[in-house]
Amino acid sequence: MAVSSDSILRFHQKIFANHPILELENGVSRIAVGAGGVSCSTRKLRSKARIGAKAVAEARVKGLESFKVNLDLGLDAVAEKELREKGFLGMRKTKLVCTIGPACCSLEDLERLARGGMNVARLNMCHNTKEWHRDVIKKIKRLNEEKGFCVSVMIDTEGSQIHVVDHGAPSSLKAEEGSVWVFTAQKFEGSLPFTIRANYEGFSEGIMVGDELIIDGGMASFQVVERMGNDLRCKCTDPGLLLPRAKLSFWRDGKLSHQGLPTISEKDWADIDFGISEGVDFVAVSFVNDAEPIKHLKNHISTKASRSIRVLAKIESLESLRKLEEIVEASDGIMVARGDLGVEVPLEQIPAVQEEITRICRQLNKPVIIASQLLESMVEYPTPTRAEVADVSEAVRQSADAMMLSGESAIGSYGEKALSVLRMVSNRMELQCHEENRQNALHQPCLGVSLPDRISEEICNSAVEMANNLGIDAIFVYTKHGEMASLLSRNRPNPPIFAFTDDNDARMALNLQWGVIPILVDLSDDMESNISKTTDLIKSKGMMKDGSSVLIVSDLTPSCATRTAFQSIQVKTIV
Ligand SMILES: Nc1ncnc2c1ncn2[C@@H]1O[C@H](COP(=O)(O)OP(=O)(O)O)[C@@H](O)[C@H]1O
Ligand SMILES: C=C(OP(=O)(O)O)C(=O)O
Ligand SMILES: [K+]
Ligand SMILES: [Mg+2]
Repeated sequence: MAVSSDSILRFHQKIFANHPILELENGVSRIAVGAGGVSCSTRKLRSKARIGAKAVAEARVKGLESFKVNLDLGLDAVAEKELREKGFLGMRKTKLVCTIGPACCSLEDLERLARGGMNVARLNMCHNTKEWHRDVIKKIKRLNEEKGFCVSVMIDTEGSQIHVVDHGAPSSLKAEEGSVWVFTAQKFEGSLPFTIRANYEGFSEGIMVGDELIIDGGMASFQVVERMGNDLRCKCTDPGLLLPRAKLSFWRDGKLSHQGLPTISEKDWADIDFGISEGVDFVAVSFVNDAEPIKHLKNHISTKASRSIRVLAKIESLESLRKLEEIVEASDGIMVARGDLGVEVPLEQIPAVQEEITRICRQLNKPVIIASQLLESMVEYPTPTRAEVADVSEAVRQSADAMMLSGESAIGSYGEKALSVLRMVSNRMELQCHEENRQNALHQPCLGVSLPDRISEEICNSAVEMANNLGIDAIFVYTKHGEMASLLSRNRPNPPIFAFTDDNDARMALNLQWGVIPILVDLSDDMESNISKTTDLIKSKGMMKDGSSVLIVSDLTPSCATRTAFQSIQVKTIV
């Protein structure tokens, strides 16, 4: 559904009067959309219900005009708009990551996603050319500069995965039970019937007759019936679809047979150096099995890059679950990559695994992204399934730092709408958690070892407890590298955390942290002047009402020796 500026939207949805589950907001208007078509479970019936039901809501949709650039404050345009419209306590806490692909790569598309709340744009280096990725990165930086957005850029490595590069058809192919196919790494002209080309020369190394070949984690299965040099002849044992870039995994006696491929391949190193030179903010590493590649990459970045780039580890293998704590400790954040994780871990275990990873990240104070298939049906359809909404709600309830769209934004027709579903479901569940005051129940174990670190941590823990107990409107924190902001975020406070920093890298990294609104400002050693300057600015923009209460945490360290003296908590009522 294309929503143009100032158009009238008509929602053909059956409303179950008092049970709105989604609120789509566009500009000033609010449209409550009910649980339409609950009784229609199949996709066909759902779309029929959509067409047949009566129009129940109309709204005037406001476009970009209401966005003002507010570069002098260093607060991004989306946060500013949200603050004006919803007040401090209505600001969204869960961050949103969108995978950029052909369906959303024009400047206008990217602007719509930024306006819709995209905090981080993800580029999956598996796909497309460097030129294409460079162009997208440039567009995002341009939007940030010219339109006052604050969207960070993440590249995601391909890793040494084996996938189909050519299966002879433009879209999907059906493999019938008993049909025999040849898997090869040889290049060939045109297309050969029942022949599938894999991307990696050594794909069949160590594979034996009798091994099982699983496509895309279970879309279809084959058994290896013959080796012909490096090619494999395989018989389909479980029929299903072969997508154009389907992933291949080989299994023997219930275990993966392919091991020993490097986590960061030659191509990945080249992509990472490309990311460094293009000034990305995050590198997400695929198929991390232990802390070693993360440490290696962080070393590489610190010697090669002139600025700080955060390294995220993707948890998507059985092995990574065994080494989870060391991986979380070594990295700057985690992605629960449920797509590939579901290939190695039985599907029924994925929800518990997700919850456990999220818990450990919270304990160790690292941001965590829940990724893959959150709103998968929206790749094709304009409304999510009820089950998808439940999955998204659960990620928010677990207070994950961020949620990610993959195909929904990269190739789907409803990317912007999928983003609005994430936004609205987040708002709703966050409000519920807030009302139940659930955050208070989650006391976290102590992290710090040195006395100054323990002091910072205790200050942040106490600050959040105070803010919640006093019903404070907003927390302001003055932070150099973002550490204090993240320690506050770890406590999942009710009010939003405005993190003032003069370090742009810290600002872009904080974009991934729950409840933190990073703001770039010039800071001085004089804390009182920082506080009055920033509160005056926010007030003068009309974003803070008289009587608003702000809890202020400061941690600027002009000299290490006197560090603790500069840490403080103050409560201010704005007059
Ligand atoms: N940069 C891109 N160019 C073309 N297609 C892309 C790009 N990024 C993502 N896609 C498409 O979107 C789908 C979902 O993205 P993602 O989940 O990142 O990849 P994958 O399915 O390969 O793990 C991909 O399968 C691919 O078809
Ligand atoms: C996010 C994931 O990784 P990719 O899309 O790169 O396969 C995943 O496997 O869920
Ligand atoms: K990837
Ligand atoms: Mg993956």
